[in-house]
Amino acid sequence: MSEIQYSVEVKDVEKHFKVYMDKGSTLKERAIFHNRNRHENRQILDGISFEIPKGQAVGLIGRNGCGKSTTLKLLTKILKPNSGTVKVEGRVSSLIELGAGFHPDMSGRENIYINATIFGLKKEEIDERLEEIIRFSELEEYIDNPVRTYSSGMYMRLAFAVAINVNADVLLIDEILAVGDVSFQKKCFERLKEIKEQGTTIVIVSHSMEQLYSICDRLIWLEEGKIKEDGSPKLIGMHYLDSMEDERIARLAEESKEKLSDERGRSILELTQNVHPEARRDGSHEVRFTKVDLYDKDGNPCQTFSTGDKVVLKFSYATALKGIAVNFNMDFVRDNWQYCYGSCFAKPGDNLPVLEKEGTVTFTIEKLMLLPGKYYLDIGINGEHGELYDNVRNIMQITVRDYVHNEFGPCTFEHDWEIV
Ligand SMILES: Nc1ncnc2c1ncn2[C@@H]1O[C@H](COP(=O)(O)OP(=O)(O)OP(=O)(O)O)[C@@H](O)[C@H]1O
Repeated sequence: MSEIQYSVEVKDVEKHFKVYMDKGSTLKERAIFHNRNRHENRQILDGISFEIPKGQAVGLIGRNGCGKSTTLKLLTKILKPNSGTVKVEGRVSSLIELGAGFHPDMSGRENIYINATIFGLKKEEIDERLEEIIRFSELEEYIDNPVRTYSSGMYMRLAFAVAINVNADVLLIDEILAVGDVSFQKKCFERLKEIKEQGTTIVIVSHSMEQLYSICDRLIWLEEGKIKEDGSPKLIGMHYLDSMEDERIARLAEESKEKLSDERGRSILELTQNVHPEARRDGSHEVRFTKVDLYDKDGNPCQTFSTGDKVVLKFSYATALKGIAVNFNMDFVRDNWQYCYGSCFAKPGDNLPVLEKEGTVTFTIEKLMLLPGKYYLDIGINGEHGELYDNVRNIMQITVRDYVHNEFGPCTFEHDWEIV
């Protein structure tokens, strides 16, 4: 069996930065704090290790400030680790800081030579590739103007055109595809795929999951200085997006605590943990909800699902009117207020359930047919003559995960396309 060849080997890497405290901005503060030299040592990477086999495309993901760019800079050797080792095999080309290595007073053409030399090309090699680099950048008209006259998009075109034309063994890219117009972005992306086909190892930082899914063989998720997960793009991407979504929902729940501070509001907050700030409650409350929750197929509380998932809605009720007959209902409304689905326990003509003093109702959706998007959940309890006992609109939001799909609108149907 042949041994795996690694292009990148990162072992037990730690990186911290000294962050200095502000001396103040007013004259008084500066006078008072002139001796202030306090700093904290901020640990950004806390002993990370990973290896990248030759030819693999790896995406680094994680929240802002988690150390993705720092990791790339360690791979380019712009930064050194405080401890641990970083090994990168072969010629490295990078697009990390826009226009880094460009000299503002020199022309685009001269900068191509300077930049490509930094990436290790000889003059003759650059001569050979010059036309291709200029053509790719689409800057023919401007190539002899000083780059200080370039827009940021033009800078990026030039930088990208050089970086991908130096026959690198390892290409490091930081969020660079976010710059430039859409058609150029598309072109860069197609070129990246070609480079990958040719066997170049790629490490890319991007917040665009779509880009990462289409180019990467693997994602590494950085969190709090550690590798939280490392594996197949779809799986790691889903876990990462779910965790971001959980945080968003928790932030909304915090907002709800402030926004729903009147008595009705507080009565909603008691029902469930992640109440949405838009929640509203009406009704006489002769029969009332006491608890509401959503669960996934394994019985775990959950608000993020995929189309086709099992969803379980459970709520508890209480009433002083033992023996009363009621109907329960639930609705999903999309976040653009499009009504999507509603269901009630009994249809007209059915006998309504007669309640105990308290109890629990479970509504099970075997296959959620909503397409990706955000949906509000409404729940209600009505009497047999239409009395409104309890009604909570927008009590919580559910997210149906986004994935690459070919269906649009709020819901899916079982379907087939056939061409004869
Ligand atoms: N030279 C430096 N000196 C001090 N702190 C730094 C330095 N470079 C980065 N940092 C800090 O290190 C942390 C990680 O930065 P880094 O740019 O690696 O994050 P990132 O994951 O790429 O974030 P983003 O998604 O916002 O681009 C940030 O808190 C940043 O402020």
